[in-house]
Amino acid sequence: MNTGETQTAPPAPVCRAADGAMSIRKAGKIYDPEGVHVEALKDCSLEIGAGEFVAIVGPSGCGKSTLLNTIAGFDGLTSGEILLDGEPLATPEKDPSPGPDRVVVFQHGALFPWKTVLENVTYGPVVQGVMSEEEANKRAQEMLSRVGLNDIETSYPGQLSSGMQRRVEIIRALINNPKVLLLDEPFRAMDTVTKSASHQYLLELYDATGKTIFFITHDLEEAIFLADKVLVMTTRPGFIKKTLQVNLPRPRQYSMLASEEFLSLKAQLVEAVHEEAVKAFEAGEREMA
Ligand SMILES: Nc1ncnc2c1ncn2[C@@H]1O[C@H](COP(=O)(O)OP(=O)(O)OP(=O)(O)O)[C@@H](O)[C@H]1O
Repeated sequence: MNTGETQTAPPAPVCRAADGAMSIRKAGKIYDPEGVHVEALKDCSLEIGAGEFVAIVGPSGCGKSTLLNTIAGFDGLTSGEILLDGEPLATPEKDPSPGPDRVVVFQHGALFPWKTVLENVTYGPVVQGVMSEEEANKRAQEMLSRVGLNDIETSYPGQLSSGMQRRVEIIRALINNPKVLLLDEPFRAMDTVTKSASHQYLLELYDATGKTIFFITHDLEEAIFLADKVLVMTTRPGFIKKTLQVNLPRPRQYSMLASEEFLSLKAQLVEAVHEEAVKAFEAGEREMA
């Protein structure tokens, strides 16, 4: 029956990738450059479901990037293991090896400055022989237009704002169809407006691809707004101290920032991170004394 009222379309279901599940079991990492023993991770365990968006927070120096680097294959573990879809990805016996199934976007841009946006995005799949240049161009154009970047294909990175550059990098990562997207504080240095636009584009891409996302941040509101699960790491040596499940529906809306659920999660997160920050500060004071 047509009541004459405006009907709101139900939110689009979020597809989740069928792969990209990770098990991190008692992961340990000791850096020992020239005999300086730094225990960055100790017995760090967590489970990430296929297609889950996980944010990780914790005091500076607690081991967040170390964990990301071991997942990415940039560095090895000294104990424990990391499995990707049940297959060993990192163990103390295994040489670290990056792969196209895990792609990383950092805070500081890593686009080739001498290549256009289109050339940057298509470089990976073309060089790896995964797509022809024509296929890669078509796919890149579709993906760029999804994040409002359809008219900058021939621009160079230096001509783009930081927000646009980060969007291009995320598209460049996703065109490789990875199992896991690893993001190390990608929006850290951005102003509030650019940051909120970047959240919107990332969420749109997540809702469209359902890729597993591992997202490091210091911004607690950002963590809750984006993720399905927020993990709090202890001060070094880092392990997971607390897991907060975020049950806000998707697609996420900015109005949710004022919801009871959001505010309650934020209060819990602030308390957990504050405790660890105080410990990190005190440990620093002891080291200085
Ligand atoms: N290559 C390295 N050699 C020696 N120590 C290292 C190395 N990389 C990191 N560390 C140390 O390991 C600890 C964890 O560093 P990591 O960068 O993982 O922390 P983080 O939580 O990502 O910090 P931040 O939030 O400040 O980026 C720190 O004490 C750091 O100084």
